[in-house]
Amino acid sequence: MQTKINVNNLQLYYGDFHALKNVGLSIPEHAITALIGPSGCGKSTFLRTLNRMNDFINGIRIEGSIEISGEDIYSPQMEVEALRKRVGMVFQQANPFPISIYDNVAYGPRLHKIKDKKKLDELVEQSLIGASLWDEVKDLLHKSAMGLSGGQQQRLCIARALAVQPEILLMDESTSALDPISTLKIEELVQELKNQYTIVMVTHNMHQAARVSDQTVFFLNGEVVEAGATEELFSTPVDARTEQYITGRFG
Ligand SMILES: Nc1ncnc2c1ncn2[C@@H]1O[C@H](COP(=O)(O)OP(=O)(O)OP(=O)(O)O)[C@@H](O)[C@H]1O
Repeated sequence: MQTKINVNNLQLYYGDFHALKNVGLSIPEHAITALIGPSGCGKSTFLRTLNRMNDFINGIRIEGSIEISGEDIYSPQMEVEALRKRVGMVFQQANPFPISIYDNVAYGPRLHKIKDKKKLDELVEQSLIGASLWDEVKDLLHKSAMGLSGGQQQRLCIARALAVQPEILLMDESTSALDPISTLKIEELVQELKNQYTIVMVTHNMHQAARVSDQTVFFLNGEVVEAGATEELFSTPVDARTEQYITGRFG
């Protein structure tokens, strides 16, 4: 598998607090990488470094490098807006805008100056198909997104992310607020999406990581303890702390 994201000696400080320590990782293209670890170990912080969402936080300091397709995303030349278009994000709570389903999906493309109605229609349809939501909403496109169920709203957020045609999709516990059936739907969807996108997901649920991902990264106290093929990490972990965590002995 080709490497999409290369992280080298990454350090992140919130003021004096050293939240990510010497993180080195290689994230493969067209695969699902799951980030696991106990609460507070730095999973979300790390995820947010990949599209520079942490830039908004006061007192933050980042050292080391992150390359996406060989480009250093923290270099002064990097255009952060363009980066966020390439690296989409879906959050824990579905957060549709209180506007129509169509306008939610068209929001990103319009922001990027796509105005042509035919092009927008196409993007909306393709994104909703991509997010496995089209069949359920094709007759409701101009109804409010707030009328959808929680699982549908989360798939709408995925469609919204896909509409700007990203290369990478970051998912921060995107199923943790959903019922088991909606969760399964999103897990199946993510398996399909990896053919086109590189996916990095934070999950609290080890079973989900084992079911869905190709590569798993185990974080503890801001460090990567172990990273490797999911099957191997769960069947023959190398580090005793990984074994303790995946067998439920802490965290
Ligand atoms: N904006 C912030 N300012 C200061 N400290 C922060 C900030 N955000 C996170 N932290 C701290 O950094 C550490 C890592 O937090 P982070 O949210 O990345 O962990 P996590 O593994 O994603 O946890 P969880 O699974 O509970 O979401 C924690 O100690 C947290 O308190």
